[in-house]
Amino acid sequence: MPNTVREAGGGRREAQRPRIAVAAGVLIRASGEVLIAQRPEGKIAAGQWEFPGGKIEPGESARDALVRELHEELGVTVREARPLIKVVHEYRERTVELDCWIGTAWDGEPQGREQQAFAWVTPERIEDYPILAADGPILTALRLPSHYVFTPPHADPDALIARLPALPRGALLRLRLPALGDDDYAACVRAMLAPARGLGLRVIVDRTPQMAVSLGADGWHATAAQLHALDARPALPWCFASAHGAAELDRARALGFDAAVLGTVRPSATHPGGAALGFDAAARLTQAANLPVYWIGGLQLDDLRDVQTQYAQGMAAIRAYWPD
Ligand SMILES: Nc1nc2c([nH]c(=O)n2[C@@H]2O[C@H](COP(=O)(O)OP(=O)(O)OP(=O)(O)O)[C@@H](O)[C@H]2O)c(=O)[nH]1
Ligand SMILES: [Mg+2]
Repeated sequence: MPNTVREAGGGRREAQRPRIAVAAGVLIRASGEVLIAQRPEGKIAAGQWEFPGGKIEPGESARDALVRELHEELGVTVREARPLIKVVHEYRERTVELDCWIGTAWDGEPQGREQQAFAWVTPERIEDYPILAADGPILTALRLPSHYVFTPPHADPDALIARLPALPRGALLRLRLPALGDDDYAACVRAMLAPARGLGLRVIVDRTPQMAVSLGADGWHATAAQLHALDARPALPWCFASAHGAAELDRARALGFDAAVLGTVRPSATHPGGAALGFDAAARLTQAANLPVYWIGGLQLDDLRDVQTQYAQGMAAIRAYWPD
């Protein structure tokens, strides 16, 4: 069915746009390449690239729609999949709600059953293909790891360097170290960059974006207060922000931050007895955020699977990554 609406007087009110619920699947190979497909002639946005999938039928779950669509479009049967991210995007003619999953195991070799072209590409190279405008947060999610490691507040920098090999490969590493003066903090960042990068870790700096830029860090982490005070996203490869609720998640997205860290999900040793969001509220906020969201607060490594089932990007923590 064509997704067009009749328009009165040139403007298109949001209420007039049809909302389309879509399940999209990112099949990922062990090598890290993902499958993208070109939309065939005759469909809306023909010629553009996308993750295979299609409209969720009334009464159908997103996962069932995903399995059905990938079978119809590619001839594969998805066996293992987990939620990745939900994205709402307003095109001129329609509002699309993408329920995006990542598929890690499937039966059959993908074939273009609708005569569509497809390609296996690394997430870093997807922009070589004109991909649908709604998919930006999906690409960010695919380029980010599941683990965001925060340093303990009073850690000794040399001791931290010695323990880097025990961290999950590819993790983000936020250097907090609030007890250090700026010069000592900068020295610690400089000492950390090469060993961390050698292990595939990305070094994320606190304090100011200027400091992160001048130290050549991989990114900057904003506190919620800094987030409110900013008027533009700093020019760094990665920008993250702490968020406690919907207003801060909205702000992070509006500024073009890559991801937010939402908490406190459970009471933790850092915030004992503090008001915790709980999993249900954290899940609601995450699924409406339109950007990748890490959860923080009282989480252990074996919570990761449950956290990701709620569409979180992954977890952030101190103690879970630096056991005594
Ligand atoms: N599958 C898929 N759809 C996407 C992505 N991003 C995005 O904006 N969309 C939009 O979501 C909608 C998906 O609808 P579709 O045309 O694929 O639906 P379908 O497979 O059921 O097709 P049909 O209704 O022609 O049989 C389109 O409006 C498309 O532009 C994406 O990455 N994958
Ligand atoms: Mg489709």
